[in-house]
Amino acid sequence: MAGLFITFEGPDGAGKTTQLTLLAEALKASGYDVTVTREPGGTLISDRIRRIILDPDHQSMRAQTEVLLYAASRAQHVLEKIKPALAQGKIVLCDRFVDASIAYQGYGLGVGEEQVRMINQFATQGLVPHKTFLLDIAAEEGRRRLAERKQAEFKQGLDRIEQKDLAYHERVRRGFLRLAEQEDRIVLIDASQPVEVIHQQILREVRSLLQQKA
Ligand SMILES: Nc1ncnc2c1ncn2[C@@H]1O[C@H](COP(=O)(O)OP(=O)(O)O)[C@@H](O)[C@H]1O
Ligand SMILES: Cc1cn([C@H]2C[C@H](O)[C@@H](COP(=O)(O)OP(=O)(O)O)O2)c(=O)[nH]c1=O
Repeated sequence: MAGLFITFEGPDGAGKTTQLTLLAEALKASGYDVTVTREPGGTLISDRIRRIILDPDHQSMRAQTEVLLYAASRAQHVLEKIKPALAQGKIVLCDRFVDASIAYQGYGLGVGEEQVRMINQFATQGLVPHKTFLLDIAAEEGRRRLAERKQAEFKQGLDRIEQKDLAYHERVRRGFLRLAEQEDRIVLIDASQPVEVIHQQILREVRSLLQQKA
């Protein structure tokens, strides 16, 4: 398939949105056609599923339901937005993808990596990112940054996933680190570094990827 599919992963508050935005700006300034999107979300239907997943009133949601809702949101996103953009030769930058389900549901909730992989294989029709930037940060620091951001944006409260305890978020982080050990496409980044240092590291990787493709 033409196009380039790049995803950003990591615990909440690691700096994914910050880095994705900077990369999108840099690529657009160089003349590339860039599509920016995120999960859960990215299409009308996917965003509606997102609201159901993250609603703090839904404390009784079972792990199985959660896995399937993330996958359902993703299936719509892949078919309606990501694959068509890639087919048009665009660079698609996506905030979270299947790795997030493996880390959060597979490891965090304890559903298990294999089950989550299987369900997502169906949902994505086997679509795998060309490159994934894993922004690694201690769960506590991520949470601190998130609280800061929410305060700056005058947003109240944490969503249902953010409300989970620190032990859960540490399991998620360990899940991400295991994935980085297993898969060459994942670039592990120390997200405690300054924003600009991380941006330059990501830009170098993406430029070399674009050169390989050219
Ligand atoms: N490298 C960094 N160092 C310090 N603060 C950062 C860094 N990257 C992002 N932040 C800040 O942390 C908060 C969360 O960043 P954000 O990009 O929204 O994270 P995410 O999308 O991973 O949840 C924001 O207030 C952002 O300005
Ligand atoms: C895509 C995805 C997200 N999540 C979680 C991570 C986040 O806590 C939450 C919503 O993501 P989001 O609000 O986009 O997180 P952030 O503000 O850190 O960018 O959904 C999963 O548990 N599984 C998944 O497959």
